[in-house]
Amino acid sequence: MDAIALIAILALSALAFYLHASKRHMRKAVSNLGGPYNIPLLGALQLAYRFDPKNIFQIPTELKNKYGDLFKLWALNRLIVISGDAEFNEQILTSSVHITKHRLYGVLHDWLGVGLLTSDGQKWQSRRKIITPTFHFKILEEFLQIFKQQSEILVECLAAKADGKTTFDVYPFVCGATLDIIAETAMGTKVKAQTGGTKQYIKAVTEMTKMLGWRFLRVHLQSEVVFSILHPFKKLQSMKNLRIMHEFTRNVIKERRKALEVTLGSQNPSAGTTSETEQILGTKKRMALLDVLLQATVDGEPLTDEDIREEVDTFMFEGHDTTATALSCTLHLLARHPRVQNKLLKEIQEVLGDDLESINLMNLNDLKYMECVIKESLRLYSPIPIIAREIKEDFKYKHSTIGEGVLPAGSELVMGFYVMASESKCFENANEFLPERHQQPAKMHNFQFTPFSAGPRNCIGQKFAMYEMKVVLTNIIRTYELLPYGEKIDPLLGIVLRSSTGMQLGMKRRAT
Ligand code: HEM
Repeated sequence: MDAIALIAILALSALAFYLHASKRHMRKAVSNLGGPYNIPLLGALQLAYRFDPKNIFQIPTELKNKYGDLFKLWALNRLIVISGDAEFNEQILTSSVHITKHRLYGVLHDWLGVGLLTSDGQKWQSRRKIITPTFHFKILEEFLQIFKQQSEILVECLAAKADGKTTFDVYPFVCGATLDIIAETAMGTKVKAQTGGTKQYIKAVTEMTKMLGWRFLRVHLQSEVVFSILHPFKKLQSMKNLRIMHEFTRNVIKERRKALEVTLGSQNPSAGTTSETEQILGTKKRMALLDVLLQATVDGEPLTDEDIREEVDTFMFEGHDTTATALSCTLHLLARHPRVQNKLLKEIQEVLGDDLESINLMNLNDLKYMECVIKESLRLYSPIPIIAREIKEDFKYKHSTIGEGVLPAGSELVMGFYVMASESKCFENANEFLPERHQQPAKMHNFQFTPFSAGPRNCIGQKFAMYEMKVVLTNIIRTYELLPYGEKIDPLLGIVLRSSTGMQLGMKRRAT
């Protein structure tokens, strides 16, 4: 027995020594970076396990104050570099080599497959090339009609709460609108999230994003196997939701394929669309993202249904959840800042008058103060608070204070957008909601504030989101006065930013 124990100890020690030694070159490469104390072999595991969805906004700030904008920590034999450094981020984000998403994004694979958000290499490049034209400004112009119609429905839905007394969470209302918008614009399909249709799908999406947000920061639950063993009930629930969501998206694709075949098969497509088909297509001539995917080829081969399904799921998720959070936070902040709200209303009246029909891309571009309001809301409540990459090849950087350095292949990089956007050295009174700060030419590094990320893997839907938010805000602000009711936002990290208190406010119809 003693001999077996001794052999086991020796074997474990040898393994530990091997693992430690195998990372020697990495330790040497990042010796120029500070960071918390790493217990031999364990690293700063105690810290990794302190992170939870709530304190994810405080701990990185504490660490940054202690160790600087760029620091390292080890979790077992994993090297994690955390960056809140604009100069460093610029070099990594603009690189076309270091674009591999971190394994954290793996929790999304069962749902989104390996689509634009999660893929890398050749696959990502060819998908990005196919999809980019579907966000061209000419197409966005056509989407304006849908932004208007859906925001009018949202305004009607909010009427029940707008009695000047009720405190409510605006997020579920806005979320219904953004889901309707992405489904109708990008997929050419009406899901009627705001008016009670497709309830099952919406419930499944809501439960799924909540559950994935919970798993995201629990390192051990990122493995499907461990998650299934430790939380079998949640795994079953998640499988049920996946079935509902995938069935829904497969049906969307099937219907759209059918409709497209009819359109393409008819002699005069613009005149020959049947009213049923037209209903599914949304309008006759719009080339929705889904149409493009259905007709795309890679190396002469059409995309498979599964290829298309992963993009449809990616856009249905990424295209509604982020914007819903951004819009709800903006409304919540406006409710608490009547001065800003009044100034915004004045701008809307001056630029657009009373007629919603007059909205076009040009006059939306003229809503300059609104743009500052949205930016300031994104700064305080960044919908995507962190992003992360895996470093596959040595990454050499030059830094004005740190000097030259290397992030060795095999290391992991986390970029904290949330922490950077609240940096008091760059933003005076950083905790205050001051849209005017975005009117001055920025006195800071361009990469200090990147809510949509930047470089080749930036947000493909950035312009879409800005126009969508402008139309929805215009419609709400000119109909309702927002009132400072309820609790303040208490940020939590889902995959997208959430609040434990919801996004509360009150509303009162404006006198006409
Ligand atoms: C306020 C709203 C939005 C914010 C703040 C936002 C933010 C971001 C950020 C930070 C990324 C980079 C993620 C990473 O590197 O891991 C990203 C990527 C992405 N976003 Fe957005 N997003 C918004 C709206 C949208 C919309 C409306 C769509 C679709 C219509 C969209 C589609 C995507 C996609 C597909 C990617 C992956 C792009 C790629 O890797 O090539 N986003 N977004």
